[in-house]
Amino acid sequence: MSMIAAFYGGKSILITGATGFMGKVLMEKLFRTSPDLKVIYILVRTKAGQTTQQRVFQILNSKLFEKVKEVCPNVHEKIRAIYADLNQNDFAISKEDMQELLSCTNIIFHCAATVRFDDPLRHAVQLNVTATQQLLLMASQMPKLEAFIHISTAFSNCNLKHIDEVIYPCPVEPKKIIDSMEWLDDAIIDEITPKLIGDRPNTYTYTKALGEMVVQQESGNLNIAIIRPSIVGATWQEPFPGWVDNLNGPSGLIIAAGKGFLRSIRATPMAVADLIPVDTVVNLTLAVGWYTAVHRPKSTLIYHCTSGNFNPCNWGKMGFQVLATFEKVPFERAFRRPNADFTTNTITSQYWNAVSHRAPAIIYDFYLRLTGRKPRMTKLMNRLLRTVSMLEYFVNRSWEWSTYNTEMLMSELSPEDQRVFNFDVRQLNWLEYIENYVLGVKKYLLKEDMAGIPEAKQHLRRLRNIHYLFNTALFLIAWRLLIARSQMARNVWFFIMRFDFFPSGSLQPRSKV
Ligand SMILES: CCCCCCCCCCCCCCCCCCCC(=O)SCCNC(=O)CCNC(=O)[C@H](O)C(C)(C)COP(=O)(O)OP(=O)(O)OC[C@H]1O[C@@H](n2cnc3c(N)ncnc32)[C@H](O)[C@@H]1OP(=O)(O)O
Ligand SMILES: NC(=O)C1=CN([C@@H]2O[C@H](COP(=O)(O)OP(=O)(O)OC[C@H]3O[C@@H](n4cnc5c(N)ncnc54)[C@H](OP(=O)(O)O)[C@@H]3O)[C@@H](O)[C@H]2O)C=CC1
Repeated sequence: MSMIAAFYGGKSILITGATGFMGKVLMEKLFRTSPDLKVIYILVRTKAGQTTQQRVFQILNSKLFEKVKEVCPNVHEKIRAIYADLNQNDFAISKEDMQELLSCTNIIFHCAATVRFDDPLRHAVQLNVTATQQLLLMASQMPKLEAFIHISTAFSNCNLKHIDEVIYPCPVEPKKIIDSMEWLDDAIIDEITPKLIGDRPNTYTYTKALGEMVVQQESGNLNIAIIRPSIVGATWQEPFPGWVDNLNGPSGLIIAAGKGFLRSIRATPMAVADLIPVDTVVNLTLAVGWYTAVHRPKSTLIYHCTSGNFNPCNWGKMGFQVLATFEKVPFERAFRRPNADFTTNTITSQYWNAVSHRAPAIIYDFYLRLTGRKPRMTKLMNRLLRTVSMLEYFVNRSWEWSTYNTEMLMSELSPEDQRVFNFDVRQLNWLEYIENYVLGVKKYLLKEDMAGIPEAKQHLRRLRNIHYLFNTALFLIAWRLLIARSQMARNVWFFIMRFDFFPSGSLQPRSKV
């Protein structure tokens, strides 16, 4: 019997960010391995015209939860969606709901965050710092609370090269930042943002670092642990391989590459691609929840959930395998044939952006205009290249994360728990994982049918022929122009022609074409 699964039996668990990528996988695993848990409270806001109940209904009826329904048929009764907006005071939770949460909660998993790189500082602080502070205040009023697990990111200190499992202070205290957000106007905040974030690349990593400081400062008597995952990717094994439901991290780029929009990127092939499957993160999170509640470590432990030092993969290998998978299972209706050129040179990268990205978009828009349709490719390409430029920071550097606490925890688990809550990425086969990831993107994100593969392959063959035709025509035009202007080119041309088409000595080059 798994000790961790047994631990969650009968417990009331509060999850923030349960509608997000990681939150859904966390809920799924909890219900599947501990179907006798008492209740999972989730803080959910309304979104896109859907009520909280409708959102929960949609999640529970998704493919991700198919196995759960077999082991826990009354899952609908065990999930309690509480309306909450983490941007509001007291999260806009009703008095009755708040009372229930305060008196019943045993474990908190705080996953909610804004993960956008370009969020204005005010918004990122509100969600990643202030909301964490408020949740800790709530937690301090929960008499039955056994553990508070905060999800951060391995990149919260990405300004450092070697990162230990400790909290590094930011120059300006989080409390001062929170206070200043209340009285500074947006224009001033925008102006001081680059100075505040310093050598971090975006407001996301900066506010996640501030969030960790808040956790440390406000921990009081709480049993707290922090998890720092690196780049979270599709599921490795559970509940099935390749599940993914958003564009963050590599997923969006895999689509852009598979559809032939993105064919080259400024990336360092040998840099470590520190990807970590979402089910691995969830397994570690649940193990940490158990360990923190049962063993009550004296200080706040930080766990790095990374792959680089256990089983490194690099971007070059990843790009190669992604491309190889497109050969077997191409995406439908590609704009161009997929390609994955990695260059570390900024000028080369700009050249390819012009030639391989912007020019085809302009030509396609011209074609759309000619055929009476609205041009859209240039706009789409500009957005894509903006996205890529924001991700470039992470694909041109390698980091070293120490993993003492994660390894210590692994050794504390029984063989059964090591199996059920496996977070040992040394067992991960990257080639297989990446192939399943690409397949998952095709099935669960693009919702493409496997039956369409022959047609997709046929489409790629057509694109290849168009590509050859286009290049030949371009070459001939360029050559014709050159011959008209240069005697040397003419001599070379006739020299070749003489060898290729005429018996030796039968034709003399003409002096004019
Ligand atoms: C030659 C290519 C070979 C490719 C094969 C190999 C793959 C290599 C992959 C390399 C990936 C590197 C990833 C590094 C990530 C580091 C993560 C750090 C870890 C964390 O803790 S952060 C959590 C992850 N967070 C993110 O990833 C958020 C990133 N996204 C954003 O911040 C915003 O979406 C962004 C990029 C600022 C864009 O914002 P905006 O322009 O306002 O618009 P939208 O968000 O509405 O999206 C616009 C448009 O772009 C599409 N989109 C969104 N995100 C991505 C993405 N990650 N990749 C590609 N495309 C994306 C979105 O669908 C929209 O498309 P439309 O068609 O609707 O216009
Ligand atoms: N994805 C990754 O690559 C990595 C993620 N992480 C961390 O993991 C955690 C989970 O990330 P992930 O699941 O990928 O992120 P998602 O963006 O998928 O999910 C974010 C969650 O936060 C919720 N949320 C955001 N704003 C509010 C709000 N105002 N009120 C209530 N809920 C809100 C979202 O709700 P809604 O559905 O309503 O928008 C959603 O449930 C985050 O802390 C992130 O920093 C760390 C490393 C890498």
